[in-house]
Amino acid sequence: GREAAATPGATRTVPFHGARQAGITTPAQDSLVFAALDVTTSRAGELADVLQRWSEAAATMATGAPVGGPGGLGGAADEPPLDTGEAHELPPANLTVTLGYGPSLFDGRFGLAGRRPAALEELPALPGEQLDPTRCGGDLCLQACADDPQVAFHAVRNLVRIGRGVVAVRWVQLGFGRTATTSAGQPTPRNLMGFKDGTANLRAEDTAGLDRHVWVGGEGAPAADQEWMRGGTYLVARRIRMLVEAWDRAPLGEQERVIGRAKVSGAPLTGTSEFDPPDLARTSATGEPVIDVAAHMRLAAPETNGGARILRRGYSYTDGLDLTTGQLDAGLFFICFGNDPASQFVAIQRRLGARDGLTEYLKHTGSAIFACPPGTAEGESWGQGLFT
Ligand SMILES: C=CC1=C(C)c2cc3[nH]c(cc4nc(cc5[nH]c(cc1n2)c(C)c5CCC(=O)O)C(CCC(=O)O)=C4C)c(C)c3C=C
Ligand SMILES: [Fe+2]
Repeated sequence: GREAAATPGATRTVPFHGARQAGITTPAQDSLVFAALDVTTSRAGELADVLQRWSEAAATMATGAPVGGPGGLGGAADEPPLDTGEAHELPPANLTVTLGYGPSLFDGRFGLAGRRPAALEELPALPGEQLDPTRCGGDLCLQACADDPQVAFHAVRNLVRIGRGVVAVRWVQLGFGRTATTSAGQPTPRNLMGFKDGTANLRAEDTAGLDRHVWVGGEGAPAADQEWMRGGTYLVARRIRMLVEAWDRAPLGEQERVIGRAKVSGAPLTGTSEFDPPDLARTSATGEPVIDVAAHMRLAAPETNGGARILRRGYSYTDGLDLTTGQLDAGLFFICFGNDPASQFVAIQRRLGARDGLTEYLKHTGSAIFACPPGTAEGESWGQGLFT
């Protein structure tokens, strides 16, 4: 929440410029507006130009200033103002905007076919998914996070406006409430199943772990096959609906067995407090594993996945009522970052989809993958590496 040590007040700012893009290892904020976009022009130069203008606008908005600077709110009476205005007098709220490129951007329309990193492939079909094509894919993504939902919305709205005629929104997902912790100072939030989420996540302070598992070309990671992606990472997004009515009828013991942790404390079932290391090998007096063979945390753990780890940075969502069933459409908009999606997200999700006890309470309804380039220096464009 807002009282988190790493984000003590909504007046805080997160620098836009730097070696890494903000919004990945920077402390997870409270609200998300995630937009997937398609490029509607066939001219690469127009796209590069939008990326330049987006970079300037995102850097400006991250300081809490309106698009176009202080004058952006007003101007000539016969012209629309440069900034749409709804974030005026709101604090910057730790706004971050993170850009990603989808695999379809490299299909040849913009002369980029030779620049696609091998890891940026459409995700394969996975168990437990019932994907809605209107919530999948995209040539580009903009992930806006802030501690005020109006600040996050304002950022996406203004960037979409700048891109008019060159890009068009394909789908949007709003998220309320972070479901991950990305730095040591942050308290662990709860997801809509009522469990602490993010306990065993990678954290900003674990720079060796991030190099190995998150940053492309990091120390201990596979080498970058495309120079422009060095220092970047891959984002996988999954809209995961929770069948909350079924979950809410499951007894507490069943819920804890399915996750592998205690609901109130977040402790592993082999421990007593949240950060106790789980003992996956421990058996009870009757010889049964204490952490169930189908427990989510066992099947997602690095020990079960050849050491694979991911940085989770998802949000709870609700899109109101599903009119076809009369049930709540709510769940987790899962976002994770990693430098090798095939051996990380895809491998873990294959295992989860096939055996995880949580799967019967979930339905994956949206999916996308994006390559997030490294950060930009002052005066540089997001598109600098890819387009030059
Ligand atoms: C493919 C990756 C994962 C998906 C999809 C996923 C969905 C999902 N997870 C929860 C709730 C929890 N997950 C927890 C831990 C956890 N989950 C993943 C991966 C995916 N989860 C990993 C890698 C881990 C860490 C495993 C470990 O190293 O121990 C937990 C436990 C607390 C924690 O460590 O965060 C919860 C709770 C839901 C509800 C969900 C889909 C809606
Ligand atoms: Fe999980």
